[in-house]
Amino acid sequence: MTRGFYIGRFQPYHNGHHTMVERIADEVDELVLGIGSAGDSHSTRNPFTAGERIMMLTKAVQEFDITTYAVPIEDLDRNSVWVSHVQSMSPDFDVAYSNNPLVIQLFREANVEVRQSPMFKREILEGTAVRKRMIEDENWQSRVPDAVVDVIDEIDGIKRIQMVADDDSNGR
Ligand SMILES: Nc1ncnc2c1ncn2[C@@H]1O[C@H](COP(=O)(O)OP(=O)(O)OP(=O)(O)O)[C@@H](O)[C@H]1O
Ligand SMILES: NC(=O)c1ccc[n+]([C@@H]2O[C@H](COP(=O)(O)O)[C@@H](O)[C@H]2O)c1
Repeated sequence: MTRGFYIGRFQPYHNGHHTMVERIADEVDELVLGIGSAGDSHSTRNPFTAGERIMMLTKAVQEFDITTYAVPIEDLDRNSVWVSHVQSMSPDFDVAYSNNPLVIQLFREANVEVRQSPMFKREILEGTAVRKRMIEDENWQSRVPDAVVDVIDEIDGIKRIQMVADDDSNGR
């Protein structure tokens, strides 16, 4: 039995993440989805709460034949103990998946196996670009799984991101 761990901010969970989970599902029996920066919400860079992101992921990955666990992980001021913090919040895992250089370095220093993947259509499948489209009322729906469109509709997410983007103090 192999269990993987894949962390992201998932603001929102998009088709690049979804393709990555589909590929990971071929390699492991179970997957922990770490919701990074879990305490952040209501800003342009992090508009959605951990709970809202749990809904997006949980509904979207239902189409894959794999057991998943969504685990919120709050940020820490201390990178040196971040891997221990992750491990204290997550079911045990054998391998971490990430394309984020800092995350890769921290896991490797802690002797956790890390696997990287190619970026899928990165020119369109990037959280920042999807959020920009939401703010500017351009088509974003085709860049995320249908289940994510439904969740963003349910939580009135477009109104949220447009309101926080309007206020410069939330512009991080
Ligand atoms: N198109 C993609 N293909 C493969 N992996 C991706 C893709 N987009 C993001 N990832 C990876 O998924 C993980 C989580 O990414 P994250 O939630 O930060 O998304 P992002 O698209 O990079 O968002 P943002 O632009 O908001 O930083 C990271 O390891 C990131 O490199
Ligand atoms: N010190 C820390 O709290 C620390 C260190 C490395 C990564 N992280 C988090 O892990 C997540 C990594 O996800 P991304 O690859 O989407 O950036 C982010 O939420 C990031 O804030 C936190």
